[in-house]
Amino acid sequence: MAENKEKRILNFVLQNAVRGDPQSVVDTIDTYCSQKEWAMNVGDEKGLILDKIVEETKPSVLLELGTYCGYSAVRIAGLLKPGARLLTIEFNPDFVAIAKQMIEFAGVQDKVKILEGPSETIIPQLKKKHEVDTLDFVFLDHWKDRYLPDTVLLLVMCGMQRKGSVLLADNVICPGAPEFIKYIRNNNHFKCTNFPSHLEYMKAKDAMEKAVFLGPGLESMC
Ligand SMILES: O=C(NC/C=C/[C@H]1O[C@@H](n2cnc(C(F)(F)F)c2)[C@H](O)[C@@H]1O)c1cc([N+](=O)[O-])cc(O)c1O
Ligand SMILES: [Mg+2]
Repeated sequence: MAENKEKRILNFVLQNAVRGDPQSVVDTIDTYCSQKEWAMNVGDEKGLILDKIVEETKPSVLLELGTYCGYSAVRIAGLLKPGARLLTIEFNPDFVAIAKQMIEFAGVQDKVKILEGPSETIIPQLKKKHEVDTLDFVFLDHWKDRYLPDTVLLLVMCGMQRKGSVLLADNVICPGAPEFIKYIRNNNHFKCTNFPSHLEYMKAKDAMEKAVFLGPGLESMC
C-alpha cells in the first residue's frame, strides 16, 4: 500500500481524534497539517469564515467541489440541521477512499455523500440521479481554473441556484481564481462579498469570496 501524505493525515486522525466527533477530527487534521505536513485543507482560520456562512445560510442541500481528504465535508456536516445533506464531488479515487474513511470516522456519513468523477459529468446528473432540485449552498475548493466553468454549468445547464443560494469560493487570492472573480463580480445576478484571511497554516494572504444569487433576471421569465 503506497504511503502518501493523505494516508498519513488519515492515520493520524484514526490514532488521535475522537471517533464520532467532527470537531475533534477537524482539530486533529489542523494539528497535523500545521505541525507536520502542510496540506490544502481550508484550515482553521478560513474554516471559521466557512462555519459562519454555513450557519447563517441554514442550508438543506449543499454541494462541495473538491472533497480531497474530507476536512471541509466533515467541518460543514458538523454544522448541518437534521435532514440536511452535503454532496461532495471528488474525481481522484485515492482521495475518495481517504475522505470516505475520514467522514465515517467523524460519524457524519449519513449527512455526506461523496460523488466520484469529474464535475462536468456529475453536475448535469445532480437533478435526475441525485434528486437535487436546487442547491442552497455551494463550496468551491477544487481546481481553480474549474471554478468559473463549473459555476456556469451549475447556473445555466442545471438551473441549480434559487434566490438566496450561496456560492462560497476558497483561495481567491492564493492560488487565485481570477476569471471566476471577474465573472462573478460583474454579474448583476450575484451579490459578492470578499473575506480576507490567510492561506491555511501559513502567513501568506488569501481570501474567500461569497456570492449570493439574487435570482434569475427578467430575461429568463420570457
Ligand atoms: O489547488 C488547490 N486545490 C485544488 C483542489 C483539488 C481537489 O479537488 C479535487 N477535484 C478536482 N476536480 C474535482 C471535481 F469536483 F471537479 F470533480 C474535484 C482534486 O482531485 C483534489 O482533491 C489548492 C491549492 C492551495 N495552495 O496553496 O497551493 C491552497 C488551497 O486551499 C487549495 O484548495
Ligand atoms: Mg482551498
